[in-house]
Amino acid sequence: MGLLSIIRKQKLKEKEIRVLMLGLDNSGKTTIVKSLLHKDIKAISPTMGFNIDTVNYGGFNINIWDIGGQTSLRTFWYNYFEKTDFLVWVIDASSLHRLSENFTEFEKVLQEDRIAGCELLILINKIDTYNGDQKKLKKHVVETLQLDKIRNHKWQLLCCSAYSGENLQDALNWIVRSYENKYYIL
Ligand SMILES: Nc1nc2c(ncn2[C@@H]2O[C@H](COP(=O)(O)OP(=O)(O)OP(=O)(O)O)[C@@H](O)[C@H]2O)c(=O)[nH]1
Ligand SMILES: [Mg+2]
Repeated sequence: MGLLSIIRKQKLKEKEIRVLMLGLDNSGKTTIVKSLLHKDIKAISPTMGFNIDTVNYGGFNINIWDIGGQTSLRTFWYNYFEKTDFLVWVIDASSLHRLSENFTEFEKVLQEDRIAGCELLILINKIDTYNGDQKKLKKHVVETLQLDKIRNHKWQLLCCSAYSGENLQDALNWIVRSYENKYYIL
């Protein structure tokens, strides 16, 4: 068995997936994680540092690193890239005027060498507040974040709501399926 096959086999055996959750302040990162854990989501304050939570899904421990998104905290994001399997980028569907700010920060993060091997999940959260056409919204996000130009990462874009739980399971499912596909040995 070659070295690559051994690493792949080991990764699947460990059943640990590391997810880094980033995005602008107030986008709903912490609320999404707490909602996945069926915890109280009524009184969540802005994250001043970071939280680590583990969600069990599909036989995997998904370790989610949720980092505060306020402007003054964004330089700290760069301390958390090591060993990341997935980057989840959260956008607020009720603050679409901040999409260009999203692009500026997202583009900077994508330039990081340490996330070279990681896959991207972009979540348009708070979709419960959005009354427009979701297809058009997704197209707008793809264009503004220039997702079609991404060549070196596999990516997925989903609308979700931490409040209603809409698409949160699909997000976990995509993560686990992508992880298995990546490390599956024929
Ligand atoms: N309507 C609606 N509001 C949401 C949803 N998710 C989060 N919120 C609200 O958005 C606000 C910000 O949520 P947080 O989870 O603190 O956001 P965050 O991205 O962790 O913010 P930082 O920690 O500052 O980076 C809170 O008032 C939440 O109740 C959602 O799906 N729908
Ligand atoms: Mg937070």
